[in-house]
Amino acid sequence: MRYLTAGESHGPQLTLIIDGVPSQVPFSKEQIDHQLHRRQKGHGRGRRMQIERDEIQIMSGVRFGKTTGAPIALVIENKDYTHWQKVMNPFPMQEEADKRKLTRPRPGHADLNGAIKYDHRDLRDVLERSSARETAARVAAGAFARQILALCGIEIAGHVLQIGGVKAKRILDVPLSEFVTQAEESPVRCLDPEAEQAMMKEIDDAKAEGDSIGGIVEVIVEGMPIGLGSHTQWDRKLDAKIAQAIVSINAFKGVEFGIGFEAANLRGSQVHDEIIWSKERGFTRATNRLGGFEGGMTTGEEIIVRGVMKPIPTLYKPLMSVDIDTKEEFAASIERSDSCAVPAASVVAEAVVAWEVAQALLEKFPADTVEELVAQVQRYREHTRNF
Ligand SMILES: Cc1cc2nc3c(=O)[nH]c(=O)nc-3n(C[C@H](O)[C@H](O)[C@H](O)COP(=O)(O)O)c2cc1C
Ligand SMILES: C=C(O[C@@H]1CC(C(=O)O)=C[C@@H](OP(=O)(O)O)[C@H]1O)C(=O)O
Repeated sequence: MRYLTAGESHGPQLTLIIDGVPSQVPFSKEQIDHQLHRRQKGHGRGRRMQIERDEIQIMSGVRFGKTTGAPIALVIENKDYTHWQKVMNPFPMQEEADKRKLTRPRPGHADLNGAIKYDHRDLRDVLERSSARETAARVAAGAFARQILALCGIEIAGHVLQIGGVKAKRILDVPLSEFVTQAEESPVRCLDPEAEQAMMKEIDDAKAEGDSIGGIVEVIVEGMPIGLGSHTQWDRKLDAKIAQAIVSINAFKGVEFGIGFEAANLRGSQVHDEIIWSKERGFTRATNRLGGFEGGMTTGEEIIVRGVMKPIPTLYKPLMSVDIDTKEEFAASIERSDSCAVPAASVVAEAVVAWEVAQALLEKFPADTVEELVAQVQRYREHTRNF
């Protein structure tokens, strides 16, 4: 499977094409819309999220509630487009374009590099596509991947571990399903009620000061078969693909699996996960410090991956920048902006991880129909239990 997205932040719509899907996958618009809705929530989002009501329109590849095997085309409308029609017009409206031209690049956004690279004198030609509005389409792709994964016994959940300096206590003994409900009820998608309050204050304080704030999200995948991904070639390692997927989320700057960077402080005996065997479960691990990967392949333990999001670049009290036309020093442009999007980004992180896992599953078990896929996964799980 592969997907491509198209669409500008203030253009008419986002378009998503998913290719190479098996046929007969039960397709739920409600479940996809539910994931889109989750991405819109979270303390610290700006006014744009009050304008948008993200939902998919299905343009191809689905009939009578099931995939046909043909490419799936989905569209998410940008409701805000009605306010931007003149600015986003594909055909020349020079006067309008000149009136709204942006020439003061924001430090931390794609404005300056994109303008130089693509030779644009209006920074809008860059920011429209570099905007994280595009992550709505990626959440739709991930939501579809989740529907395939669920049929194969694989579930995914994400939550927020840190906002600014406030860290949540890690709660490890909660089953995944409960974990999902708890995170869902939290305005910052955090499982630790004490930290939740402090996180909200951290966001409010940053906002009040015209500033922004980042944090850390965690995604957990349960029900993994052993051996997705491969040690045989660098670009087949599944942990590496997941790392790329996480860093591809706008504003994400780092990734770790399991105990992650803490491994540098510990000895081998404190890091590696001892191997155990039982008749019922076959080979498992006594611990899961490595976050579910060895040799670029899944160990069968939960995948545990974290990503760090830098603070949002657009600041209401902007940093200094240089006008690309006059070369004079100015405060950077102020675009309407979120002050913190870490909770929303945790939903995006779930989606991109879901996509990579579904992709790896279909690489190991190529299938034209979902029945073929599920049967292969079941047979393989039996093989690993009896190995
Ligand atoms: C869900 C989400 C919402 C975001 N909202 C904003 C925003 O309102 N304003 C902003 O300047 N950046 C926002 N960003 C971050 C920028 O899109 C990102 O910093 C920019 O595309 C540059 O890419 P880079 O930070 O990965 O280098 C958001 C990111 C995510 C994931
Ligand atoms: C539109 C979304 O996020 C946007 C991401 C974004 C950016 O620069 O990344 C800037 C803001 O855009 P606007 O100026 O239109 O409010 C966010 O609202 C979304 O997440 O759906």
